[in-house]
Amino acid sequence: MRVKIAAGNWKMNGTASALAELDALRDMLPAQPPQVIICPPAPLLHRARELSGPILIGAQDCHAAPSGAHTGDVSADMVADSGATHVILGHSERRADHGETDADVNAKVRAAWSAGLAAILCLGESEADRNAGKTLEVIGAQLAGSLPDGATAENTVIAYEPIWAIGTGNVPTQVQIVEVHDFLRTALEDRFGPEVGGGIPLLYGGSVKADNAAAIFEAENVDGALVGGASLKAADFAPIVAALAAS
Ligand SMILES: O=C[C@H](O)COP(=O)(O)O
Repeated sequence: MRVKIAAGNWKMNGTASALAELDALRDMLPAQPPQVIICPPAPLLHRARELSGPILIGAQDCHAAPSGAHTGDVSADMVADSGATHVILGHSERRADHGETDADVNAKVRAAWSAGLAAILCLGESEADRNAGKTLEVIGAQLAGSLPDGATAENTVIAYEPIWAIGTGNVPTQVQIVEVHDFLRTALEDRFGPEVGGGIPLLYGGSVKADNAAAIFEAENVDGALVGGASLKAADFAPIVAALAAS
């Protein structure tokens, strides 16, 4: 049985005072919680880990190199040293803001694995891709290019995040979510074999809220969610965690 994961991506939001939300979330977890991962901005990683208890901590990016002259960047070893266990890689906002290619993301995933981190690898089509009927082609190419050989259920989580659904309130239909997640499952099984490919968790991301989470979690190949805006407040995120626990 695959692990269920509720991951929160705080993006570039929150200073130290925001950690009160992490504290509050810990007290709001259901009795049998899924795996919960909060990914705060890098300066908060250490302090987040100190008070997160059973909640795992993830970073939002890492550099592909282990160290060196890369002003402003953070290595995978530094992320692991903070106590984090996961790192989001290939998010569409980084692909857009920083020009990250599939090859760049692939190198970052390998760096994350070398540091003992699990990668939360993000894939997603633009609205233009979808309107042109290219969704599966784009997702397939991103998966092939961004995910190195050596993926396992322990070191990799895949998050499908259609760019047009992020922060917009425009959630895909259940049919659209199922189509992409089933496609990803088949691609993973074809490449890594049924055991490994069948065990890698697949998350949906894009405007997940308390009122739509339960329906999204009904899909067989949706193993959880990567949540942006609704992860910032414990009162908004806790019902999503509860819906996943009940799914
Ligand atoms: O990483 C999270 C996603 O970009 C989703 O963000 P959102 O829940 O604010 O739409």
